[in-house]
Amino acid sequence: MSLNKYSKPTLNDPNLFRESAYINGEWVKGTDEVFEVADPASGEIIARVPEQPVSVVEEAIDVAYAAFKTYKNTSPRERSKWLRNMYNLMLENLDDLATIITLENGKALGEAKGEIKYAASYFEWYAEEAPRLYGATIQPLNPNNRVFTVRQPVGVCGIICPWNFPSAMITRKAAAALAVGCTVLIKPDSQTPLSALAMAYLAEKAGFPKGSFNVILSHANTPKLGKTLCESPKVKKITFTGSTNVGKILMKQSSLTLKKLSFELGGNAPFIVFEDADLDQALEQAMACKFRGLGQTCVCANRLYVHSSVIDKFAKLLAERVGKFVIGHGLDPNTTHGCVINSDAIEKVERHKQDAVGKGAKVVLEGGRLPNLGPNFYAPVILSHVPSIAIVSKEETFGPLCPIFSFDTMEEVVGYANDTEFGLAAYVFSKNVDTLYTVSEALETGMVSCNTGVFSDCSIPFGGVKESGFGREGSLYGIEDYTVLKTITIGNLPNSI
Ligand SMILES: NC(=O)c1ccc[n+]([C@@H]2O[C@H](COP(=O)([O-])OP(=O)(O)OC[C@H]3O[C@@H](n4cnc5c(N)ncnc54)[C@H](O)[C@@H]3O)[C@@H](O)[C@H]2O)c1
Ligand SMILES: O=CCCC(=O)O
Repeated sequence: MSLNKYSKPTLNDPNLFRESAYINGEWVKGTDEVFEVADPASGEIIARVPEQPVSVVEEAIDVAYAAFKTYKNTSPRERSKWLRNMYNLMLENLDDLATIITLENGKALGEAKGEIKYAASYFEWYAEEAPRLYGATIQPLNPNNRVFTVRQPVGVCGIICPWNFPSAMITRKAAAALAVGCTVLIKPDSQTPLSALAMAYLAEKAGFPKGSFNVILSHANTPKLGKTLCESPKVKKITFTGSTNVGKILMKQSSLTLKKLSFELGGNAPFIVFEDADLDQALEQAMACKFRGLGQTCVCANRLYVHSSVIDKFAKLLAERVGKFVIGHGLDPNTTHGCVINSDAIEKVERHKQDAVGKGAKVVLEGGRLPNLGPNFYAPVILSHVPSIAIVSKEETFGPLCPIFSFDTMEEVVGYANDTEFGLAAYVFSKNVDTLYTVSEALETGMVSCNTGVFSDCSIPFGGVKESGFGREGSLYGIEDYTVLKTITIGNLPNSI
């Protein structure tokens, strides 16, 4: 039990605020065991939700497995209609859904509204893709055979998501899975389960059949629950967004049943500014990219590489602009940037900062803790001339630390950028198309963004290479990850006439 005040959020539709799991179209309270959800900005407890034991998760798997038998046979048009309803409902409830995100995650309300629009866009996109799942006809060597392929839903999908985008990380998986005829079991992060539950309420209104959309909850039981999902032969796919370490655990556990997997894992994005870049544009985009979610975004720039001829000017101007951020409670209309998720996030920022400064980095913007606002508030830090041996060149900070490194040549900077086990996103700024093209091709990442720091969009294939994971979400490719390709041969046909 927490001694903190327990205050529920005030919403236009109070039904969106749920403190139960959602299984087979029912709100499930479960046993007396609960865990608390706190507003990271104030520390106030905003919800108490059930800590579900393995037995309940096994029941939920059975439910999703049974539901799959009928859901897979619903028509693509029906599924498209439910997905479209979901898109409309999310936008109709934009303010409430964004308030829930801000309260459980701490991001500013403006950012939270942006996340809801982004999250909803996956339902719209896959409402349009659902009726457009194509196979191929193939001419085999045997002239009396005919061959064609069909894409079929893989089956029950376990969806495990992080706290940094409590809505969008769920929708870009669930929308594609539901579009193709899979049923889903969603396990949100225990710090941010309320957005998932609000979506379950809307999924019911949107018309999704019972058992097709389920949300299960756990905090302390998470490793056991994850193992149950990974090892169950009834779950055919695990789709996970989170840290590389947890991804490796899930992959090992899933090997017992040889599950289909797609993993969106950690990043270490380089943001490269060449000497011929439009500096003003690069500065604006660096701010948007580095400080999205206060640095807690997998595709945030983790390391800025700025050409030695412009690094000092760039660092000074960036510090002036970032110094104008208004940090506060996410629901305060003046706030531009909220708080971080917890004290571990701050400790990592400080560890990376001290390491870099100890190795010779120059402090351009001091930043630091903001105890008057609360223990999870932190003003951004900017460092320049960071040496390549600093930990931050290799490890993802996932917080408001902006380290700027210097470089001289294209070959040198591509070498630095690729010298990491991660490979999610990279950014390149230059006015020269040869530079953009050559560097984009040489970067070992799943996504490269040129002259813009914000590229996420439901229409693009989102995903990484190396230890940032595999599989693609969003776009026309995202749906394939939830299907299996079946080859059908019709043999012994009469000779052609
Ligand atoms: N590539 C992407 O698209 C993307 C997007 C968002 C976040 N991320 C990455 O996620 C990380 C930050 O998120 P995090 O710290 O919450 O990650 P995390 O791996 O700790 O947690 C992610 C999810 O996994 C669950 N989990 C933790 N241990 C588990 C276990 N043993 N079995 C089953 N589930 C388990 C958590 O409860 C949560 O729901 C960063 O590395 C970030 O880059 C990647
Ligand atoms: O944090 C990771 C996902 C962010 C995005 O989709 O742009």
